[in-house]
Amino acid sequence: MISLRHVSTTFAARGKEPITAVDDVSLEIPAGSIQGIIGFSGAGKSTLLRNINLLERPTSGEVWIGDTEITALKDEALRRARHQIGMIFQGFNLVNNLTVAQNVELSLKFSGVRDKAERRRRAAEALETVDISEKAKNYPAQLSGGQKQRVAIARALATKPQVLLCDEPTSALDPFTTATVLQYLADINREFGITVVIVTHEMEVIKALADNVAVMENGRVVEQFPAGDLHREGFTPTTSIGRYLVSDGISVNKAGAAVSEDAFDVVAEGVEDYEGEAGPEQQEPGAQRERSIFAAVEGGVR
Ligand SMILES: Nc1ncnc2c1ncn2[C@@H]1O[C@H](COP(=O)(O)OP(=O)(O)OP(=O)(O)O)[C@@H](O)[C@H]1O
Repeated sequence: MISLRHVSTTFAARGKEPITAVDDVSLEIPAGSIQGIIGFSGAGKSTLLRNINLLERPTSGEVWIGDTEITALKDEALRRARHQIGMIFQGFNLVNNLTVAQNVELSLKFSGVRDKAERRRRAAEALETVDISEKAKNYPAQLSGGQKQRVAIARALATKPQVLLCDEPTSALDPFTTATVLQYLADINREFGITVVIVTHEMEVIKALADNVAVMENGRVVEQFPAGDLHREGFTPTTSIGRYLVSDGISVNKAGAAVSEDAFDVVAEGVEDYEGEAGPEQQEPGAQRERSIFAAVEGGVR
């Protein structure tokens, strides 16, 4: 069980009001389940996900994994606990000058596996899980996006985590490759009992994979429902954002007649709220990426 208790995360912004990216979120994620987190850009999804492994330490509130309060741990205890949490990203975050096998071995090295032969064996096993062993000696630049994401999954799995955090894992992939990657995530969840938390803006991804859904808006979880409801005829989310996300999504009226008011209002609100705010990439691209790679290979935060 992952338990988020009154988690808030505020970012200081120079010369501007601080941004509350996550606002008093409480969420219970059953062990072994797949939790989807969905919402518009800027809703706070990534920040909430990064709160779970303290890649972004919450300003307040508690994060529990099983019986351990992660937010109360420090130093070595925190590093050990964080090795139980794997993470994959939209941009894969592989280390470009290492081979596929070395990328996976590196995360094992950071997690404390001292014996080189054991690192090799476990890396090979993890690559086998996602059927990418034949690329072990290749470099990331020689792989397709789907293959890179499979390597990233292998890297996350190699340390045998209890939890796998997925930040928009398929947003950079075409629909066919997306289906393949989602199938691997479903298999991993079933075979190893790993709890999967997946952030996305695509309801299709949630529909295909998740057990439960949390909808975020303005840093808050505004509604939750079992993902199975999405397959029920006549199911209607309670919030306008939820309804928009389960609707057919974007509709562009090329004839110039009225666009769906509801959809327009929700989008307009979103634009108004987030316009002008620099996203993390815009603020410190190098540092942000470096921290993500570090989190992926090391499972730790400096
Ligand atoms: N490191 C940071 N410093 C300052 N502000 C940040 C930082 N990270 C996120 N934010 C701000 O917090 C808010 C939530 O961002 P977050 O990335 O969590 O949203 P999101 O729902 O994941 O969006 P997206 O789908 O675009 O990734 C945004 O307003 C964003 O600009």
